[in-house]
Amino acid sequence: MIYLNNVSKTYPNGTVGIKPTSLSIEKGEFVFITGNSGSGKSTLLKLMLKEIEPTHGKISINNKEITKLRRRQVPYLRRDIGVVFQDFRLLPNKTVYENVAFAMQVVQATNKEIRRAVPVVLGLVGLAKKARCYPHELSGGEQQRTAIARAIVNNSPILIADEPTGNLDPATSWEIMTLLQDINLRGVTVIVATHEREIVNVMKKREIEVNSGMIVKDIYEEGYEDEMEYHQVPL
Ligand SMILES: Nc1ncnc2c1ncn2[C@@H]1O[C@H](COP(=O)(O)OP(=O)(O)OP(=O)(O)O)[C@@H](O)[C@H]1O
Repeated sequence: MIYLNNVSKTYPNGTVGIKPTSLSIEKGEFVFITGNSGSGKSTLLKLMLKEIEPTHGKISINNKEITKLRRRQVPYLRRDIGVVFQDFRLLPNKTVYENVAFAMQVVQATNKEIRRAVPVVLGLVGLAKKARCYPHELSGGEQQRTAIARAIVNNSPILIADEPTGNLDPATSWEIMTLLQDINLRGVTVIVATHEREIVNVMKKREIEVNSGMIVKDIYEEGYEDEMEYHQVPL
């Protein structure tokens, strides 16, 4: 479902974000991306979202080679991938309902489709009673639930979360991770970049650890450790 083939990224100022890396993530997986600050986690996610272009290599998402997509085709990629950020990024002047509805308006859903889908997804994230609230009237966890609702309302097959619990207390972080796990159980491929070592250890999902722009560890649920040679393509 997500394939990186010998992908590297050097930023214009010469900083190496990712060294040549190959990686595959299959449909329905739940994957943690871990690593120290500056190791390259966000670079990896931004490459998958086509926010930045690789210096070398090919990336395909859902059978489309995104490195070949033109800028004006990027909105189609956005339909395949919902995104959640550490700082929620909700629209402050819109209610919970309107924030989620807006994501559907952007992809030209009809009013009927919006009226049907938004309450369902708000129920799924446990926010049915907060639909009329504005973001400033919500707790951090509720704001992140709203952001997750917005990310999944268009039925994207992939959900990418960059430090989704970075601004939340430990109990709320667990609630959010549990929600992401529920969404994964509904068939969505979920990729989460995180620093939360305890959560990663307890949830026992596939973990891809990045260090200095290289994948240094790739451990699957069953404890199977992939061959490092496969991922570290020599320069
Ligand atoms: N726009 C940019 N221009 C130049 N260098 C960058 C840019 N963005 C990131 N980098 C560098 O690329 C490397 C990887 O950064 P990246 O943001 O991917 O790390 P990270 O693992 O997500 O870190 P954090 O956990 O702190 O968010 C770092 O050395 C960083 O300084």
